[in-house]
Amino acid sequence: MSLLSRIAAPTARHDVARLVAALLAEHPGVRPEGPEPEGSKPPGARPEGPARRAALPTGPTGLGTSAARITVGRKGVEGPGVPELYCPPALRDDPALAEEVNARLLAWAEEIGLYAGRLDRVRAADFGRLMMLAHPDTDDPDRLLAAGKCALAEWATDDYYCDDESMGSAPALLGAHLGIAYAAIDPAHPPLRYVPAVEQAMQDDPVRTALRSGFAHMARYADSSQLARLSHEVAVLFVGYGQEGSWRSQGRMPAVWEYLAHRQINSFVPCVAMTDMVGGYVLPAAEYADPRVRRAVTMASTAATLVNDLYSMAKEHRSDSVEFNLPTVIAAEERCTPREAVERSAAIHDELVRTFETEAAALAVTGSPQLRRFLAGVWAWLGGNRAWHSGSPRYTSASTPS
Ligand SMILES: CC(C)=CCC/C(C)=C(\C)COP(=O)(O)OP(=O)(O)O
Repeated sequence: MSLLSRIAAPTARHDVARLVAALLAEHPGVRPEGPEPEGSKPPGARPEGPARRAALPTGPTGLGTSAARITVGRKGVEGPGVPELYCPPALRDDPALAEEVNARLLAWAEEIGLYAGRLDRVRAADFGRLMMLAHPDTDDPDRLLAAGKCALAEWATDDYYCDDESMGSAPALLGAHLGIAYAAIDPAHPPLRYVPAVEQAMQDDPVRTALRSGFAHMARYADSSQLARLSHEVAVLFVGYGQEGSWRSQGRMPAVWEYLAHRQINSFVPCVAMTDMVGGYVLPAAEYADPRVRRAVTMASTAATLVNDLYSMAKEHRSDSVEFNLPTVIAAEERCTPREAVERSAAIHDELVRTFETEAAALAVTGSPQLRRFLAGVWAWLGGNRAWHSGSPRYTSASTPS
């Protein structure tokens, strides 16, 4: 079944989803607030013509409209081996936009030497398509590119340092690598005589270069509170990478609760956190930090990451190194068959998504317009993420990329 026909598949409506849609439809759109300096769009950036905008949930009338479309959960048809999941459909499919973002992302990776010798696999994985699907509230390829650079840099940190020995990862080096990589996003400020050494270290390693360059690009669209949020989320992600490295070096399988807590931090939170930056508005720091918002956002992000676990099982099975995913951890702890473990993992995913849906609906009632738009964006992110995983050759191809 094609991606488009899956998107168009009959949907299972949900009362809470309709409530959110109705609430959001009553509110006008949020005006862009994020800084966008003059000339920040590269030459050749695609114009935001009416025809392109029409399909997107942006602008004054867009918020209600998009929310009405995205607050529709469903048990969708999945790829081989992945059970039906409760997840919204992707809101749009714009292959031309995806292609443009992917091409620019590849040009950037080539320029900085990221994934040298493996760029065909990166091209095939189609992270440009992920950005197009997951951020339907902009059709600006440069904003999608900024988010794509950050995401690819974070993925590369995982591949180069954590779980791909063919790319040089080694558990003994992980902590040292992550510590230096952090300086790429939150610059080190040593006494003057050490500055050249730090600068050299940033340039010597493609992961560090990618992290620094991705953050610099996003800084064109984000204010300082949003950038601090992003740095924080990536620091937390690095804690998760370290946690996985510890299990790997000990040869230890975590408990299910421990793995789930891990998948909240070794997760797509840093991607989801860019939702307003890409959309062109600012979710106030106090609202992002509200524990109720954090709970909703992290539950959604964990669910999105479990989608990765489910779709990447085959790829991980083919890998030489020890791989961790929820079905494997459940099978070990609960002594069930792999199929049962997959079903139980899907049920956990669904519970997280339904809880997000319910709690986001409540938060939308009392929150700011920016929070409503952000929560709608998170919901859209879930749909785009699932659609991408179900079609990306990173997870479906027989000779799988790293
Ligand atoms: C883009 C981003 C924030 C990635 C960080 C976390 C990450 C690498 C994943 C959620 C993907 O998990 P995994 O390590 O299993 O990756 P692949 O399955 O190899 O794509």
